[in-house]
Amino acid sequence: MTDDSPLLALANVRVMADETCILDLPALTIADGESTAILGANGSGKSTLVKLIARDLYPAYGADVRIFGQDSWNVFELRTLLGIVSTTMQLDFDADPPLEALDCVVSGFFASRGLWAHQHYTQEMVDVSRTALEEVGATHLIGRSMASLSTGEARRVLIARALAHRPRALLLDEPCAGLDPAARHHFLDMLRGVARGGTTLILVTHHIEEILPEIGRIVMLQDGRVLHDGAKTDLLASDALTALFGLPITVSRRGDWYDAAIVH
Ligand SMILES: Nc1ncnc2c1ncn2[C@@H]1O[C@H](COP(=O)(O)OP(=O)(O)OP(=O)(O)O)[C@@H](O)[C@H]1O
Repeated sequence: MTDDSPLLALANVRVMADETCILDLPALTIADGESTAILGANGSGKSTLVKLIARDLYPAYGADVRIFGQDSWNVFELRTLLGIVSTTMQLDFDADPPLEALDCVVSGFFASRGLWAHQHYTQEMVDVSRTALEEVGATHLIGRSMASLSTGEARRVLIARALAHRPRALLLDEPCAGLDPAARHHFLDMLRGVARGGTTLILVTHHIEEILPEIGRIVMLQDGRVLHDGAKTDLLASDALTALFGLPITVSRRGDWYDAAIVH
């Protein structure tokens, strides 16, 4: 691995499901430090891309998938390079047996869902986990079970779990799903702090208004393919969004934030 390796480099990626190609990416590269939003309608292939990167599914033969220059890594190596947080993952932490919030973060050091008798955690792991919870404004949740937390609170804990390993980048799949407007506002503010702290963000979403000012690049997915890839200032515009979502969309800008509305 060299320091100038891209965060993500995909080549000849094809993901098949029931003999249909659901993701077809001949080439996609995201540089280190290049915070990017992956934007697409329902069914465009966003979650498939996240699963591919998380190694929850594999591409057809001949593909090359590299994270910071490495094409083969295990979960322990991966989490120091790229922290991944998705809604599907959050559901695992709500399930039985109950899991306390700080234990949830510490258990990330073992890549397990909770702490077990054979896992010997250190005071340093606990301290690092507390610091990560502090960074996302979630120390007050220590002592609570994950299942008792609201969607936004649980998501903060999972981001702390990913950040505890000081990953160079975070991949967030629909991080604001299920959050009310105030929770979303606070959550996006927290993410801005993470980005400003030097962590590159890859934000997977279908909401234009969640695209943080720190994100400069947009990759638009449609039917499993890249429709457009370019600068935010060029692509968060009526033409590109109308083509992406298949109905007339107008875009307005408030400072460094964007909003989209359907033209009735
Ligand atoms: N195991 C599977 N078998 C058949 N089709 C699948 C399978 N997994 C995904 N697909 C299809 O692949 C396409 C892309 O799905 P994906 O979940 O990646 O979309 P998405 O962009 O994340 O959508 P959403 O915004 O609704 O979460 C969809 O048409 C979906 O039905």
